[in-house]
Amino acid sequence: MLPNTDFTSTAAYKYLTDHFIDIAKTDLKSLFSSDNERFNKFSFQFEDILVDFSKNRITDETLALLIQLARECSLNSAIEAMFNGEKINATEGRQVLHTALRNRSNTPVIVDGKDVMPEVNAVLQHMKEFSDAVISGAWKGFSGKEITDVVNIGIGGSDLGPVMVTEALKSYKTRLNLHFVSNVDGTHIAETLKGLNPETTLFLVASKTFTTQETMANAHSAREWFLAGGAQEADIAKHFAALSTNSAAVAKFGIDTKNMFEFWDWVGGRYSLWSAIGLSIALSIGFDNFIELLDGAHAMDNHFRNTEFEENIPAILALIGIWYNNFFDAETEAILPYDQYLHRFAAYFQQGDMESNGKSTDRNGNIIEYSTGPIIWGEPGTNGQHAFYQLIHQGTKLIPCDFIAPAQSHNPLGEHHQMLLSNFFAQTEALMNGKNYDEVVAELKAAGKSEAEIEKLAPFKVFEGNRPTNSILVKMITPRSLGSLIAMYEHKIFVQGIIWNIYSFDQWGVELGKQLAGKILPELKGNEDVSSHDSSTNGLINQYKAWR
Ligand SMILES: O=P(O)(O)OC[C@H]1O[C@H](O)[C@H](O)[C@@H](O)[C@@H]1O
Repeated sequence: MLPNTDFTSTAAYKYLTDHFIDIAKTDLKSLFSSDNERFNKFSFQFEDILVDFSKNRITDETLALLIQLARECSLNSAIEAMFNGEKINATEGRQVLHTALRNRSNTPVIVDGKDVMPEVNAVLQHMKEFSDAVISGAWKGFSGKEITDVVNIGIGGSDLGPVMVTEALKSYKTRLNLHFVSNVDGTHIAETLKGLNPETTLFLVASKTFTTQETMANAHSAREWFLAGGAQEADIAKHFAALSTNSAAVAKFGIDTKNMFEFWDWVGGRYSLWSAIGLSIALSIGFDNFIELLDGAHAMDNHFRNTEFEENIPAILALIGIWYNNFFDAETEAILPYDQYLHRFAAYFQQGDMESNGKSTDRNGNIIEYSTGPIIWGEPGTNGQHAFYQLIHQGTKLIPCDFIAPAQSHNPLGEHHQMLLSNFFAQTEALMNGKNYDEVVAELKAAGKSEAEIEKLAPFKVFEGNRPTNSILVKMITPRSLGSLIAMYEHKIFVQGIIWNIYSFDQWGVELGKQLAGKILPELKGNEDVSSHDSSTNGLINQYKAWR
């Protein structure tokens, strides 16, 4: 059972409310000038990852109170409940055990009285054999040719993780070309298939439920394309594999169950890249590298489970997030990777975080009166700098940002990496220090501006500063460090869900739209006007019918 505490009624929350009044008046610059040890105190190194959270609007006291908050909310017992396979996804009656998928120490993980590790290892073995055979070319298509292209068909958690990881680890690429089709918009699959040859293409139909409309529609279209390209029904076995928990639906679709890679309902969709859903990753970077990814996540799992909160990286990041979300009323968080390979990292955690903690009902079924999950967004630096950083620097909203960068580039091209990193370092410094009026005036004077010009221009050039950031410097983005990084964010999300007293592992909020789309689809078939909806929806549907 998960603890069940209203965090706003804890003693720590009360202290934090008072403490906030002081901190709101304090600026980061002075926190640094009054404490030479601040960086050493407020940064941790985990393997090849340095997490610097010193540029946050916190003091020793803030951290101590936040940790007290975590203790009052029984975070410890919640962590154990997850790792031990209790049914903490209560609204779906399921365990939450993505950690078992990467439990490289192989200690038993008991689900309903049975150790799941033998099954987990068996699927990994199956993934190894399959990916080795496809990569080596031993696996042949129906005309005897090697596979050259792999198309993963899936959406949400069955797409975003594999896309993000295969992009992030592109420099580890095998000879296979990976493609991802998610959108039900026919354009996605049509454009993807344009350059492909059915003889050398392998499809992975990735769906936990194997009922998702988008994925099934794309899988059927892929099958039609394949059969239209000269293949026979019997050839499907060589070109289609399924990654799913639903073996009955896989068999019904016509995929050979030998080509089915199983996972289980205790794996949440947005936490499934570690499971059979990761087959596209194994094909893309090789099975050994996939295991490295799991190893990295497992190392972070151990850190999270066994480290006191004072030094527990995911817990501290989560608590700082709560500090901004619930005391500063920050509504969003930006994830800003200074690494082109991580260009889908923010998109991945949009699902990870927003689908997990975008909830307004607490674990007692009551409507919540405090703020829960933040809006997650972001783009790679330096592109973001030339687009939306204006608002982060000078807008009216407080946007805590995570800056992520590798110290070593996989593509050390001239001075590119130093230029990139100079921006990474400069931005957090600029956000913290800002530029005050006097500094602006001095600068304008030095540039030869007249008094009148200075007076006119100066207010617009002031940067308030005091804008908080985390800096995550990774020695190099490798399968292992990436695994740790992803697990770090996963656990951050978990901690926040515990403190907000919500269920982080269901996603009922995506159902209503699906239901309504299911009702509307048949209404789109005929030519007659519809009148069963509100006037706006009727009007839109009828105009669509007139125009199509
Ligand atoms: O893997 P599937 O069963 O096809 O589900 C794909 C996705 O669709 C659902 O609507 C959920 O919102 C996601 O959590 C899930 O990852």
